[in-house]
Formats: sequence, structure tokens, C-alpha cells
Amino acid sequence: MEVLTSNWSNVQTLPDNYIFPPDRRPGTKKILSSKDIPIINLERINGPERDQIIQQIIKSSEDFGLFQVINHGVSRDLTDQTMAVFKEFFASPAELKAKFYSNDLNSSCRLYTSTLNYENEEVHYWRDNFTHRCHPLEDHIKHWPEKPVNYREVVGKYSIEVRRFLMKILGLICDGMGLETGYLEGEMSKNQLISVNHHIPCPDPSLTLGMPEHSDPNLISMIQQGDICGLQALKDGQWIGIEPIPGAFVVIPGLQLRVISNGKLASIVHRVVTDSKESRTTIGTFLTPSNDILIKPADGLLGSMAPMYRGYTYEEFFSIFIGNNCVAERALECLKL
Ligand SMILES: O=C(O)CCC(=O)C(=O)O
Ligand SMILES: [Fe+2]
Repeated sequence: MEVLTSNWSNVQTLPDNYIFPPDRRPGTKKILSSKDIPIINLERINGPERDQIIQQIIKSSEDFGLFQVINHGVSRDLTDQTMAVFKEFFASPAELKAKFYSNDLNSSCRLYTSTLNYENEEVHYWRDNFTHRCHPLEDHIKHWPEKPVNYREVVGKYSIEVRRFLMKILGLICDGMGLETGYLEGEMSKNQLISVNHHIPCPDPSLTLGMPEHSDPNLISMIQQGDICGLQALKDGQWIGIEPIPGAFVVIPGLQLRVISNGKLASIVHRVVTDSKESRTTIGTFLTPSNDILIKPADGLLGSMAPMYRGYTYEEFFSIFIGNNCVAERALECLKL
């Protein structure tokens, strides 16, 4: 528990075990936010511009592997309330958080520092994370924190609404790629995790990272960023900042979508840097396939193309992912044909 950075106060110097070797440090070079990051406005998705918006989603997913969404249908009230609940959760006394502290992948809620591999890693990431399942709500809500007192009510409502949003995006991706309706529904997107990152102000952001460079292993991810910069994506060999847009959601197609689309949809490599003055809290929501369903390049999309990946279950993928030190790209390499 004493390892949780959210329990530390007044940290003046970066502890040695958070300092990365020079070749893995973000350094002091200023990373600019790019104006090229696609922004999808869903306001008119049910009107005559629908096809055009779908094409924007597909093009952003193909060319960039990340987009931001505005007018997504989840109210600002709810996104603000949910952010406030998580900030309060991380600010609560150590005793209250203690019962959720866990590095065990199988525990229903896990609150930990850096990564689940904290004990064995040489350098730690400057973050606390709180993760739990969300769907179906009635199976999971009983394991969630009871404090803050509105945690279950607010996070429950948020989980339902962001699921609806992500299912809408998956439906539009299906339409846009010409996949049969419903291909990404049901077992393919059954599991839903909320994963909240909290980074306290960092004495020296140039020496450490909030999260390593990675691709998301999921089917699809979304991040509600709050208002502090920190998320960066690797585009054409350069890191660029994903500037927070108030109220927007960042959507990242996961590696499972890359497989299903036979490599057409990209999944951008990203990382998180820390801030010297402000703490940063972000709310991630991930949809993943259920353990047993077969994932493979969709027959309907292949035509005369050869499949790039063999079929596998998410369970198999996940065990390869764990076996490869949680490096999703490396896990996917093992499934390439
Ligand atoms: O916290 C963020 O901004 C990004 C989080 C992320 O990339 C992840 O949890 O996979
Ligand atoms: Fe990520």
C-alpha cells in the first residue's frame, strides 16, 4: 500500500526507482500537440451526413489509429461527475483504498502502482491505476467501492452510457468496412473494463513515464482525458501530443480490430508523460472479446486477400500477451501467418 503514489504527499525529488535509463526517458524536448489528429463530430450521425462521418471514422482508423469524438451523446454532466468521483477516490485516505490494493489479474477490482509486475520491474511508471469490470453491471457492481458514496450510482450510469457510445462506434466501423451487421456485437465486445490512471505531480517529468509506449490489446479503447496533457502518440516516428478537448473522448481501435480487418485498421502506439505541477486523472474504457470466441480476419473482408493472422481465442491471445511481458504488438507477432 505504501507504494501507491496517491498516498504520498509533497514529493520533492523523483525516487531513483522511477528514473528510466537515458534511452527510455521522454527527455526535455517539447512535444507539440498536432492539429492533424482527426476529430469526429457525431452530432449529425443520424442525418444525411452519416456516410461521410462513417468514412471519416474509417479513414482515421486506417491512417492514424486514433481519433477524438465530440458530440458523442454522453452528457457533460455525467462525464464531469464521473471524473470527480475518481479524483475523490484517489484522494481518499490510504485505509479506505487499502482493501482494493491488488496486483492480481483475477481480483474483481485492482488498485496498484505502475504495472501488475511491480515486484519484478526495475523501474516503475509514475502512475496508480484502478481497474474493474463493468458489464453486465449487475454481476460486477457489488464488488465496486462504496465510497465515495455516489461511486456505484455514477460509475454505473457512466459504464452503461460509454458502452452504448462504443457500440455505436463499432456499428459504424462495421458499416464502413462492409462487415456484416452485428459482427462486433455480442461475444466479440462482451467484456468491459474501466481503467483509471492517476498521476500525481511529478518532480521531473523528463526522467520518467506515466505509462510505457504500447498498443492497446483490446477490441477498442476510449479515454476521457480530463484537462491535463499527457497522452502522446507515435506518428511517423515522432511523438505528438493528443491535446485534451473539453468533453471529448479519445478512441483507439485495439489490436483485435487490426486482426479482424486483416491489417486495414491501425492501432496507434501511445504513451503517457507526467506533469510537474498538476495531477492528471484519465478514465479509460476497454471492450474486449469474451474468452472463447474465435478471432480472425473476417471472411467477408478478405476477398482474394490472404489472411495475415491465424484464428485464436482472446484467452489464447491474453496468455501470449502475459507471456510477452504485456507487450501487445509482440503477442500479435506470434499470431501472424
Ligand atoms: O491515460 C491515458 O491518457 C492513456 C491510457 C492508456 O493508454 C491505456 O490505459 O491503455
Ligand atoms: Fe493505451
